[in-house]
Amino acid sequence: MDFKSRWKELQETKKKFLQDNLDPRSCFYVDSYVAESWIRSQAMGVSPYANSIKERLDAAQIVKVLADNCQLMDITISLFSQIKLKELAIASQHALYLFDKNGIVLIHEGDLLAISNQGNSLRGVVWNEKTMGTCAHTLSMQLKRPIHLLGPEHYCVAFDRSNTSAAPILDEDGELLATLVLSQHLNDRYFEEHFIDFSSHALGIVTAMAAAIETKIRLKDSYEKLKTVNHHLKTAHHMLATTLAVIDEGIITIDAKGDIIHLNTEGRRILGLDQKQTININISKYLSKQSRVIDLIADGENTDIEENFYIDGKEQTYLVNIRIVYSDDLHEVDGAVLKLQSTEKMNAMVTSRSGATASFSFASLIGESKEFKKAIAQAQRFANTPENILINGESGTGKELFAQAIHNKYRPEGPFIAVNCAALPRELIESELFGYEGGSFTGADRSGRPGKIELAHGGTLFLDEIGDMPLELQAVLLRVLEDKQVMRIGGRRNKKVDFRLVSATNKELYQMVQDKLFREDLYFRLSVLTINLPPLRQRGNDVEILSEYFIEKYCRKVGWAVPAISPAAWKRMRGYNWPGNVRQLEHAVVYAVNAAQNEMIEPEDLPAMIISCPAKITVRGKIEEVYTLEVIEKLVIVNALHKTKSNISKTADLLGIGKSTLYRKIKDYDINMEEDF
Ligand SMILES: Nc1ncnc2c1ncn2[C@@H]1O[C@H](COP(=O)(O)OP(=O)(O)OP(=O)(O)O)[C@@H](O)[C@H]1O
Repeated sequence: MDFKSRWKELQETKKKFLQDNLDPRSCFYVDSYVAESWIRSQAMGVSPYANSIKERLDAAQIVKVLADNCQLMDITISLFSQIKLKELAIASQHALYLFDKNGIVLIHEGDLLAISNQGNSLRGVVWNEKTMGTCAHTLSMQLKRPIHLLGPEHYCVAFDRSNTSAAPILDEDGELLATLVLSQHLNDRYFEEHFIDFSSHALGIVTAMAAAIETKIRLKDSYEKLKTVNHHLKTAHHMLATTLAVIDEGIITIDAKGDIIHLNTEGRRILGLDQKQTININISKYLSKQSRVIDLIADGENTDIEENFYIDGKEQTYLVNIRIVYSDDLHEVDGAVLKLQSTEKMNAMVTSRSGATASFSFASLIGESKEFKKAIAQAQRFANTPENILINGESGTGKELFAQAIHNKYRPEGPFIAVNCAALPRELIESELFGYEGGSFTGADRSGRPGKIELAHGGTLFLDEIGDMPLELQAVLLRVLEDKQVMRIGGRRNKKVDFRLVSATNKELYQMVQDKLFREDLYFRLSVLTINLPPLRQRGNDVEILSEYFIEKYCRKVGWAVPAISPAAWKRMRGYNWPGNVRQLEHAVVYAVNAAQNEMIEPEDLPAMIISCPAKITVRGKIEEVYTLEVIEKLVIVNALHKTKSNISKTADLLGIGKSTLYRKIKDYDINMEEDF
């Protein structure tokens, strides 16, 4: 059947459908999807004789729809202009439409004479099956495929002389975005004289255009996604670089051969590279020939080791955390990330965290007596030199305080490391002082441990009760002092150390030398500068000055009013010989403040030891007949031990001496705990 005959058949059928209720589905010429759309249009009450569309979005809705579809419209317009489609369409009496997914007119070029909108632009008009019945684009929207409608196939008779081709524009997931329409309205002259079927061309053009628009939208979407990914990547990279820059540990990334790939700011500083210098260096340049770093990386195991780095001729030790980077299939080592932490910095941090800091300065040492002032002046002079200092003095005279004051005058920035040689069992002094290498003895940390000598690097090492250092260790200490190097137990490498040694003793060290209990060479090394701290009983009025100072300090701490000391109590205190010196005095006044509980400290508020000395001492242990000072001291200790049922802490508190001093005295006086009590 020719084109014109088909047109006539269709027109006839639609007339019968509209006027005689003929079921169009039974008609051979009408496609079923067109017939069903006619029936729907009729059921929705669409007038088949309408020639304008009343439904239109308001201004705000139009703005929104245009904004939602701006990318689609931009692409469509630019494609139209590229192939001059607009001009072609108008020249061949076609109109071009772009509808959004709901049938809202977004773009129209050329007039479709069949309908008017009272001279207004059609943009924003709602043109769907509900408003205008069956149209090519309404079917194309429903079926998501290109559709061509020949004149009478449109529901409204106004389109009976229109040929319309529509193609959907779908997104990646096949969802409808828009419909593109090319429509030709044939006027009478054309219709009668030049009735040619352009439909297949128009449908081809509109389908190709829709496909081109789809491709462009997808490309643009992919580009936007790529841009976002790129932006995220850039942001992540920037954030990572900033994070690495603020880390105050060196982070160095190397490949499997050891070539440096990346360094953070601290890493550059450690290796002496300026911030802009390009890195084309192998890490081995900074390591010794014996270094195990590259081998360990090749082994592919994460490890932590201590390693010496040689930078500009200087040796620096770092704790290196090696973290292996594997290839994607995990079969090969691609490289490693090294984290470098300065051992000096770590040691300083550990000591400051462990509370081993020197808080006393010369200004905070209390005392006005001539003897005490002489000791202070001497210590201040000595402090200014790097020489070893030996402090002699009875227990509790302030030897450690002097050591702290010396440290704070000479090397306040460095660590202050104190070791009490009497408080540690013999076997432990060695590892405590010299440290040990990983795995050097059972129970040792895997990564080893620095000794107190190493930790004192850059500061002061205070060896209290040096007289109690075992002879064999005295030899090792002497070597460290001579060579200024230390080797850990089980280690193979010497480490340079620079510290000032302050040692202290309450023993007659020189006598010990003569008794072959202390090495003479070490003694001479330690005692280049010796300070003798006077015992409290030789410090005259300092008993009063210190008492007032300690009472005030204690009352301030607990928030009590400061009590006075009665003349009778003063008399007792001055008469007492203070074997535990300043420490004992401090404990005694704290006891008295608590016992007095009012404004005046009376003799009975003082610890029994002070008021009953020496006449009231109860003798319980084995004692000699002659009352020498030592005997009295032994008596006091035995008595106190008895009182506390041999509780060492309580006894030490009661006597106002340190636990280590108490142990020493028990040993010195040969007090047999089991026999005596
Ligand atoms: N001149 C002083 N000024 C202020 N307080 C002091 C003074 N001398 C000693 N003390 C106090 O006495 C206590 C003991 O001092 P320190 O530990 O320095 O004595 P020591 O001689 O090292 O004792 P030991 O030999 O028993 O270790 C300190 O805690 C401090 O409170």
